[in-house]
Amino acid sequence: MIKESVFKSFDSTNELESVLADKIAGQLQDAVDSRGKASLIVSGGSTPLKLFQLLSKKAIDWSEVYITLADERWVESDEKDSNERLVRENLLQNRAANAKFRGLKNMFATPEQGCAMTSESLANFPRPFDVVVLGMGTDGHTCSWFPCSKELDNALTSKELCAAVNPTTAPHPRITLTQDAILASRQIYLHLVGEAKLTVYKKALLNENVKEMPIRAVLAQRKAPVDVFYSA
Ligand SMILES: O=C1O[C@H](COP(=O)(O)O)[C@@H](O)[C@H](O)[C@H]1O
Repeated sequence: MIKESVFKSFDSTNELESVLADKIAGQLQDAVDSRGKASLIVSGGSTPLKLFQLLSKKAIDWSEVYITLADERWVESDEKDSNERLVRENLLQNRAANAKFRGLKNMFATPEQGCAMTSESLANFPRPFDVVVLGMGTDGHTCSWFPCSKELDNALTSKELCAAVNPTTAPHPRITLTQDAILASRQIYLHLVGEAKLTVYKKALLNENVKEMPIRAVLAQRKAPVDVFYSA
């Protein structure tokens, strides 16, 4: 039986993004106030664009906030498919311009070769992570835990921070934070927009096979609190 996540449904994406941006900003500032620094892990793809823009304007102590990605496509950071590019253009702007950002992509040719260096570059991030914002694909993947990939098992069982993934149903080799890394977090948000995502989310609650629905690795666990923010 899956533990119920907190599920919040909003009438509009605007309302969702506004509430979520406020929550994240509040939790990051609380972390800075109580521990001197904060960590924020964000996802890429199309869903979080507006959320990033709102968040970038929040008046918090961004210079003490460490930001990285839950996953990255192994492409140059100025290419259109780069999650880093999305973060640089939309989140690391305005007041958030002086946050401490580390991307996951490095100069190695493949994520397999680059993984160790990426893990090292995240070594000074405050752990447990303070806030993690995840997305979900319509195949049930979150981070780059793709059900189609032969590396899924490693991403879900490895005790390392990062893992390489080569999806067969999505473009680009990937680097992803592992399940172990993601679940060592004070707060996880799952940001879902659109009825297709709601259908997949409901399917994931019923399908006990995490290999078919990797999002279950986040939903069916008791280590980290998960709040689902949904709008059609
Ligand atoms: O490829 C990815 O997909 C998921 C979902 O993306 P969306 O475009 O449907 O929002 C995303 O969470 C992940 O970070 C990204 O690399």
